[in-house]
Amino acid sequence: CFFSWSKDPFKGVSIFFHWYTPEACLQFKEHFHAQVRTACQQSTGTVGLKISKVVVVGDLYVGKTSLINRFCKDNFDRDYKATIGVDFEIERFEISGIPYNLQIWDTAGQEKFKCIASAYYRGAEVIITVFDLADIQTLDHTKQWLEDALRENEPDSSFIFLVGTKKDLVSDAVCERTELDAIRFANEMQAEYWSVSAKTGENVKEFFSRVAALAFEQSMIKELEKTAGRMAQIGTGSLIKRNTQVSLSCC
Ligand SMILES: Nc1nc2c(ncn2[C@@H]2O[C@H](COP(=O)(O)OP(=O)(O)OP(=O)(O)O)[C@@H](O)[C@H]2O)c(=O)[nH]1
Ligand SMILES: [Mg+2]
Repeated sequence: CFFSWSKDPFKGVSIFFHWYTPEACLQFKEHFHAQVRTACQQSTGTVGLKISKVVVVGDLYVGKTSLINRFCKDNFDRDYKATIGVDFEIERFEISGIPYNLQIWDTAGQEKFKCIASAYYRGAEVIITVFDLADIQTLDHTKQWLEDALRENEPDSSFIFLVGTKKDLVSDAVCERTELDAIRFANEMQAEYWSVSAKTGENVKEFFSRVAALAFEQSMIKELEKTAGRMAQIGTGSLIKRNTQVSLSCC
């Protein structure tokens, strides 16, 4: 296990993973929704496996596969091997005793594979649009990638992230300048923005922890909405215990 969510011993609630920048952030809250925390505590061991689909899109060579490999396998390959069509990885988590998987779909950026890859966009709870911080043209193309992915999904059904990769290749000054443009794009795309490096690993775990937290919470809320009876019971605030940790660990 490589990370866990810390708890606030005074309030007895878990701390939500933080955003990268407040200028392009999907949610500012510090904690899981109270109903989700309570549901986690009550249903430990009784809830089935939850899976969220994550789709990663963007131009060829921007570093989609490298980003996923850094997170899922903790490795980095300097040599470029183009993704053919699609590939996927499953990353397992356990959140307060509830098994939770991210199914991460890595798509090809090459034009000739686009129609194969786009067949896998459907049902994405999370869409990650990737560009290369050292190649500003790739940022211009992110809106088109997002549009293509959204076309295959229900409106407002996916969290959207905009990720600038290869942070190690640019100076801090260039990174800051590019981030200004990227944040503007992110706001227009209703996306949360992150800068990362698959080579050094900078911000990669933090980014995927954030993705997992938001996707897990959304999937729990959807389930709670479906089961109105259970919802009524969960709605009673007295069921929230003090000092109970909601932890996320990756196995
Ligand atoms: N320096 C540096 N190089 C990177 C980083 N991420 C990826 N690369 C390199 O960029 C090249 C392309 O990376 P990939 O991850 O294969 O790119 P991709 O977006 O999956 O490309 P397609 O599969 O063709 O769509 C490879 O040579 C990687 O080693 C990074 O964070 N820093
Ligand atoms: Mg690839």
